[in-house]
Amino acid sequence: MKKKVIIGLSGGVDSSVAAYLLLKDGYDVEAVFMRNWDSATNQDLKGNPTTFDEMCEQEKDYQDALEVAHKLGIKLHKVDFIDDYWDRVFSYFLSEYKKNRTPNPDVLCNNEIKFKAFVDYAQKFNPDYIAMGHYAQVDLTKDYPMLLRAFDHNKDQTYFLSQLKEEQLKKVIFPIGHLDKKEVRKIALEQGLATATKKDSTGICFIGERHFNAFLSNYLPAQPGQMKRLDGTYVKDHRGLMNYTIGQRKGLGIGGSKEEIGAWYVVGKDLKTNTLYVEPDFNHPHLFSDEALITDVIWRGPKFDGQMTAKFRYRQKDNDVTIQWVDDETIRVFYPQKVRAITPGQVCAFYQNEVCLGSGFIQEAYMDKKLRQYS
Ligand SMILES: Nc1ncnc2c1ncn2[C@@H]1O[C@H](COP(=O)(O)OP(=O)(O)OP(=O)(O)O)[C@@H](O)[C@H]1O
Repeated sequence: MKKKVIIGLSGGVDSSVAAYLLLKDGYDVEAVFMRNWDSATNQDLKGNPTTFDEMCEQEKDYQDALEVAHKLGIKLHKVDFIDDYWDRVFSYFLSEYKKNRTPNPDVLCNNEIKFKAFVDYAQKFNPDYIAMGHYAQVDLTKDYPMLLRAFDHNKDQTYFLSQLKEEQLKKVIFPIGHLDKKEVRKIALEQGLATATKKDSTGICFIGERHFNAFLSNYLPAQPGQMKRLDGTYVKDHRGLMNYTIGQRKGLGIGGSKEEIGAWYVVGKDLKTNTLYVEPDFNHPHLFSDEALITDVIWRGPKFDGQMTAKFRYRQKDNDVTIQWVDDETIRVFYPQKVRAITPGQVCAFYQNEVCLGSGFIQEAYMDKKLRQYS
């Protein structure tokens, strides 16, 4: 009897090729397309329609997914997780922004939607496995499911999957995790899949990158304040602290000449006085820390203190770190070489060589044992 797999088909090239590879490997495959954001009822807090309906291309994606499913001869089911997404991902996203932290909704989307709501829904088809087109690998042959980096390190998505618990990974297949993106596109072209040349999706689905601040202002009222240098010199007004992230250069509207000389960077936020601190120095000492507190840690396999590597944000190179467990869900992480712009609210993912051991959320960063001021 063929093993049954339910795959998340997004209308992108990666999951299209993943579905094809599963069929090639002899699985009985059915696909599910999910809608997480209702662009038709995009509303702000007062119930007024927002102006971002055009940003969500979900309907087009669904048509692409249908075309791929048709070509591969597999069934495609459609399901809405709009309420779950709102309750479990978007409200967290807003509440983090309210606290002036910089959340990562993609991590939560994996935990709460793709590997929870989706998996629960898929149970009605009695699957042996769940598959996704993520760039990651899972080793199910060990005592516990191990999450491994993708073969294509440049596309690796383990950072976003790092909060998955062992039981969430137990029956998961990532069919393209051992391929690089070029090969994936090549297979898609060879198989004549409609998504073969489709652009990769970027940014957060419900926003898109361009109108981020304007999008946010639909949900959270802006609270303008003053932009100052650390010595207290007034620079100009800011649009609201939540629109800025530590280390950010773009969008300040000061300096920022093309040659990078004279560019200004966010070096701190003071919530009490609603002040944004900026300095014209990419490597300003105020941006650096050598220790951080990580909470709500999810860990796979045995817990241990010691050396490993960590990423404090997606696409960052691995940093050498030493960790010390404080309690079952809290870690202190040390990096005497110092790291720039560690941002509260972001995920810190831990690695030992190719294995992603787990991750948690950055609460605070310290320098020389002192809490980083205005972080
Ligand atoms: N709307 C959706 N419906 C079903 N599955 C989805 C959907 N969005 C994402 N997924 C699943 O999650 C995987 C990773 O999603 P991500 O948003 O990172 O897309 P991606 O890497 O651009 O992949 P793709 O090219 O397949 O869109 C997808 O490959 C797919 O398996």
